[in-house]
Amino acid sequence: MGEIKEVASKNERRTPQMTDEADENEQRIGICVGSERSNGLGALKWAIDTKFIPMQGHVRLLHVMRPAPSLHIRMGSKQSVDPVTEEKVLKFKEKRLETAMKHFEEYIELCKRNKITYELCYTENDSVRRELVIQISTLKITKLLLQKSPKPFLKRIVGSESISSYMRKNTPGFCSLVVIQNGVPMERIQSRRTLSPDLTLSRTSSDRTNVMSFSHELRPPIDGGVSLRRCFSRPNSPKAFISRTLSRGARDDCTDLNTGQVTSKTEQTTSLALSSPYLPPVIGTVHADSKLDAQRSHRYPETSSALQIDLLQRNLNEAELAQRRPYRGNSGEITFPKDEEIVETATQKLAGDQRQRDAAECASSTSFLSVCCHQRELEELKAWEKILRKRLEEETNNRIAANEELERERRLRKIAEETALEMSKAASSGTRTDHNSWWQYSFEEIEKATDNFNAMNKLGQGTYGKVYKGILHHTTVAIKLLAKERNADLHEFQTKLELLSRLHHPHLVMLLGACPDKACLIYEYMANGSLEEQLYSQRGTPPLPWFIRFRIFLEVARALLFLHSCPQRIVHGHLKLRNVLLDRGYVSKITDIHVAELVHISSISNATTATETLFTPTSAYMDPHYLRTGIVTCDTDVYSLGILILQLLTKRPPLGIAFSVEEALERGQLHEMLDQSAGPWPLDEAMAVARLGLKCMEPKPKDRPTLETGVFTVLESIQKAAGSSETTAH
Ligand SMILES: Nc1ncnc2c1ncn2[C@@H]1O[C@H](COP(=O)(O)OP(=O)(O)OP(=O)(O)O)[C@@H](O)[C@H]1O
Repeated sequence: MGEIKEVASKNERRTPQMTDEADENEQRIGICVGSERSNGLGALKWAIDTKFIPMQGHVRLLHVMRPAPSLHIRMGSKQSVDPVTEEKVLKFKEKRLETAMKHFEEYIELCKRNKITYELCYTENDSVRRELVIQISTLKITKLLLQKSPKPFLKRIVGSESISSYMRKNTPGFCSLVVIQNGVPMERIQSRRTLSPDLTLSRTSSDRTNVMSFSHELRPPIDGGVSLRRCFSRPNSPKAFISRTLSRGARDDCTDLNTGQVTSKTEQTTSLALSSPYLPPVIGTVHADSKLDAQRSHRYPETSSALQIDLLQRNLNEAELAQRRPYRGNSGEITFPKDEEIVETATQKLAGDQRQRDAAECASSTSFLSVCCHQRELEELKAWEKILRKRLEEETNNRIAANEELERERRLRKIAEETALEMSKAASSGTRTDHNSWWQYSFEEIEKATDNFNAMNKLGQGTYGKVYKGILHHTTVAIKLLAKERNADLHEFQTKLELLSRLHHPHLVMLLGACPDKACLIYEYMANGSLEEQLYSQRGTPPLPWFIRFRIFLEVARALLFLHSCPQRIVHGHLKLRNVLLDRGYVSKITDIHVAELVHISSISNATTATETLFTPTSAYMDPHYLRTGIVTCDTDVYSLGILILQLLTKRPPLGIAFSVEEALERGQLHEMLDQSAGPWPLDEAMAVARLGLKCMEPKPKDRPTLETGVFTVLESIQKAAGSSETTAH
């Protein structure tokens, strides 16, 4: 330890501060300590062996490490993120120091053995070679020993410049460079010119450097007694940096971390830069005792992209090299750049760098803005996505609803098709006869149509059978089920059906079809029943007005005319109030022609004879001529029409009606006999009709008016007159 103390006593006089005040002629030897332990040890051994370093001499061991990798913020600017505590920073620093110290261990041992004092200079810089040049200037090294190591394979392939060749070119003129290879000096480059060490090469803003200077001590560093000085310099602006480096140099940026004391006389700005590829940079100003620097020392924007920083650094290297190159003046002589020129060039260059940095920051800001824009776009996209999802949902619901509707329609269509098929089957089951005039139905179909002859569907009962309401082919029909005894001769029945089915007239109830086997006749349905029901209000309907009755006179006469005009000269023979039916619009139609059609027209005397078995006239309506002769003629229908007319006028039974009306007319008291429920009759027309009716009822057919000219024409004229009366009445 005594030896150490002795060394220390000498070394105490050789603190870095003291070196500045030392004699300029003093030789200051520096040895480059490479990243490999042995890389530089050979140079130290050679220097000791050859007394290049004199006994009890002093040597500066220079070791440059690359700084910890940093993360460059690629978006946003001037972001302050500080998740790393100071404690972590200190730990990190200690670890790095430990690593650095290990490099020096063998060198220290060697120095100690040979009683050589030493000074450990540990710095960090991305560019080792550049930092070496800076250190030469800073520490005013006059002799630098550099051990040339075999070039790594990759570097040989790539052909990159070695540190030794770089140092050959860039070592300041006041420093002699000794390159040691294989334990012997390969070459020795003498100092070429003298430059102010402060101005040879200065640390620039682009240098990401950490400088730690260890002065040699009495105690070895492993004892923890090393006075550690470290500086992390961050210039605030190019100009500020230049002025600082020019006036004070890097030595001003030192502080004693062991004691926390600032060893610099003037200012100390210590920044720790700890960064990792996965962490944002942490830049914390530890100490600043100068007001000026306190103002200057703000967070240094580390916002440039890595690429831009690299570019800056390369450009700056070139600029700095250019500063130190001699140039040829106008007169042709070679001159070295003056300090002012160098400063000016550096200032300009750094100003340019600042512009580039600003541009980089701007780009970063743009990136930040771009990120903001992207965020906005993202939000908009999310909003759109929300809207689109909602629309999609709505459309899906609509589609589901549409599908359900479609399915419902499909079901309905299927039902309709099935119904249509059934109808078609039903229609095809009713077959037309050879003459294609009427539809023949099975009894099952008739049963089904009438709900098995349900009493609810019964419309009435006549002389020859019951009438039911039924539905065939979706059409309401009236089905007359004849009495069986009347159905003896089927063939004759069918023949007559054929005849009836061909009778089509607006005032004849249409025969639609039949079931001959069961003697069923199918007629069109007459909604308002018979005239008798209407006249006596048997259905609860209001009484028929007089003008409808006038119309019915004409309609019935017209239907009789049609029948009488047929080639077969059909006589109804059974005309009465119950055989005249009214449809929904109170249009009258004659029915029950089956009796009449059974009457064959005699070709001999234009007379109609009735078969007794089939023709059973109602006595009250019966033509006296028929009763007397048994011969049915068209006059028989005229007689019946006469009774029907008088009945509709007076609402009286047929028996004795002719006498009553005749008497009333003679007394001029017809109005007393008229049905008052029919409204205010046009008396003249009513009397004319009454007279016509009486004429139709003449006992002798020859006294009766002809249907066409004597009845129909008169009725027509009366109808017209009554029409005007009807208008007046309403
Ligand atoms: N096509 C039809 N539409 C509506 N109802 C009818 C139809 N045919 C007959 N009817 C009703 O059935 C009843 C009986 O009629 P049907 O023809 O069998 O006997 P009628 O004519 O009244 O008496 P008769 O058989 O003695 O002439 C009628 O009074 C009428 O109310």
